Amino acid sequence: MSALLETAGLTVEVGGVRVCAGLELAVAPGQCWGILGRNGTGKTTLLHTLAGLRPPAAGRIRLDGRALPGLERRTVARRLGILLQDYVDAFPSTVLETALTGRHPHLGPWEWEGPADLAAARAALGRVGLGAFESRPVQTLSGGERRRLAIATLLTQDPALYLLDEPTNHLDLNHQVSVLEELSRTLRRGGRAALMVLHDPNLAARFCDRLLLLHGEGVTQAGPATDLLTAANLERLYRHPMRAIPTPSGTAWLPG
Ligand SMILES: Nc1ncnc2c1ncn2[C@@H]1O[C@H](COP(=O)(O)OP(=O)(O)OP(=O)(O)O)[C@@H](O)[C@H]1O
Repeated sequence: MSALLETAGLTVEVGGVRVCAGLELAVAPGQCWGILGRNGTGKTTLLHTLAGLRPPAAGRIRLDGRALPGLERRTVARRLGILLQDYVDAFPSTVLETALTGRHPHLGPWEWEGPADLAAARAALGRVGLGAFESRPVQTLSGGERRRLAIATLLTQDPALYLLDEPTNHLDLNHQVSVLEELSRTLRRGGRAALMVLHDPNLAARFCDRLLLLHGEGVTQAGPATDLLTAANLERLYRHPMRAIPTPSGTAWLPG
């Protein structure tokens, strides 16, 4: 199956930090990629580059086989959605109005949201446990509720490619798992893929079938999660000893 997103010879740099060098990545429908690395190795910068929000230092990015820089942003937004690390709400709006903004790439220039858009937004809010919150002003939400609203907005957008910057930020354990399960269910509906920045190798082991490890200074490893999730790789990645604990559902990783 052809890739949704491909990079060829991709080099990304920011403020003197080399994030990756000559990266060759092919993200196929159905795949869930985890991006792991220490603070400051450039995970957010890489995600923004893959979304076309900043230019790479070198190399090419193709979305649906077409060069990303040449595509109209509306076309990109119909196929690619990004969950940013943090949100600042400049204008007062309700939870439902915020979720509905996910439909904007799918509407014509003078078109208003219709019943199908409303239904999509309400369904997405229900999927993240915010079904009863639709009239609430966003400014009154807790950090975890705001995070789930951002994820509901992305589910409402319903892109083919999900770029997720620390989707579990602000979420309690229950919601970390339930939100990642919702995203996995979405990927299983077909034609969709995700790349998500995570700080927990256990969540990566549970939800990602592919990993991209950013070791710093442009050094990366990419491949099947089962191959890359080893104590040696994680210790190199985090510069910290790791303990592998066998459990009935697989290996659990603890800092040593
Ligand atoms: N505009 C900028 N100017 C200079 N340096 C920058 C700029 N933006 C980011 N950086 C630096 O580039 C590096 C990569 O930043 P980035 O936010 O991509 O890292 P990250 O891996 O996502 O980090 P974290 O895990 O802490 O979220 C950091 O050292 C950061 O301080």
